[in-house]
Amino acid sequence: MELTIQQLTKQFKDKTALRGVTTTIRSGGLVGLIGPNGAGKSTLMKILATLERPTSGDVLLDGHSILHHPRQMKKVLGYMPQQVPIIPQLTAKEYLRYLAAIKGLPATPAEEQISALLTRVHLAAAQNQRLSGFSGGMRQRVGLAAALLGVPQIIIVDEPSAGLDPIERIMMRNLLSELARTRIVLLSTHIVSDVEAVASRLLLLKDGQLVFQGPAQQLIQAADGHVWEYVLPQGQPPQDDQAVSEMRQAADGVHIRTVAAAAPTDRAVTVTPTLEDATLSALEGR
Ligand SMILES: Nc1ncnc2c1ncn2[C@@H]1O[C@H](COP(=O)(O)OP(=O)(O)OP(=O)(O)O)[C@@H](O)[C@H]1O
Repeated sequence: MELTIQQLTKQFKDKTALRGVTTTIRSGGLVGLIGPNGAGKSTLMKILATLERPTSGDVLLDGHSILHHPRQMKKVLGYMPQQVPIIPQLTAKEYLRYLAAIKGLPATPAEEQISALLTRVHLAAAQNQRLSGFSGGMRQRVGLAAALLGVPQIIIVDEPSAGLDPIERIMMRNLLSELARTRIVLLSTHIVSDVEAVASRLLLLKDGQLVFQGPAQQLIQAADGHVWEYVLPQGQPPQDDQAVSEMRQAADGVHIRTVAAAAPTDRAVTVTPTLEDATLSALEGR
């Protein structure tokens, strides 16, 4: 399966949310959509999920426009929005049954799937509790189970780890990366460590534009030689124009890690970039 995104642009009144986004996403390997708040991640995902129409451009699913044939996309899609819409008076199990019925899944396999999914997202023990009593992280997990109902071939999840504790983050990561072996899985996040270990490819959005697409390693290599560390003596403020990725207080002063094309001071030494440094470097254009 292949999603071809062609020159997508989205204009909201006075705000341009996407500017000529062009890429291809294939099954086999999780794709991480990263970028700061407001970069356009949710807008891109909503267009792919056929919930929003682009101002211009197109998206082809195996060669056919999803703008002209949205039902073809809906048939194979599992989408988890940033705000999971819940029905508070239903239990987790009733909610998934209701969604399975809307999706047109036959009752018997649906029941089996619902049980298996509730177990996978660690909600088996809470399956008969009303959603009104669910915590934020539990709502996220029920939203993830809902997106996976019907074993969709294309899975689009918008910030699925928001509000999840470390154990549940790992569960979510492992589950999606396992599914991505044979499906299209697109996961958005503004926390790069969420996708670092599992994404085979990253798409980096900045102000609606794709500024990088490729494996994390390639982004890291591009930042090589641009990440510096130095110690700022106590009481001395850092320069304003620096892209600081880390500040750590120590006995000898403040340890500053910064992204810059040239040494910010003659005391600075280059260090090996992390994915976070590399993302900052690409976003800051350094
Ligand atoms: N319905 C809308 N009307 C007007 N502006 C919108 C609308 N939806 C999104 N925007 C604007 O488009 C830009 C991109 O928003 P979007 O939600 O796609 O970003 P994002 O990368 O998902 O951000 P976040 O990480 O904060 O969720 C933002 O400036 C946002 O304010």
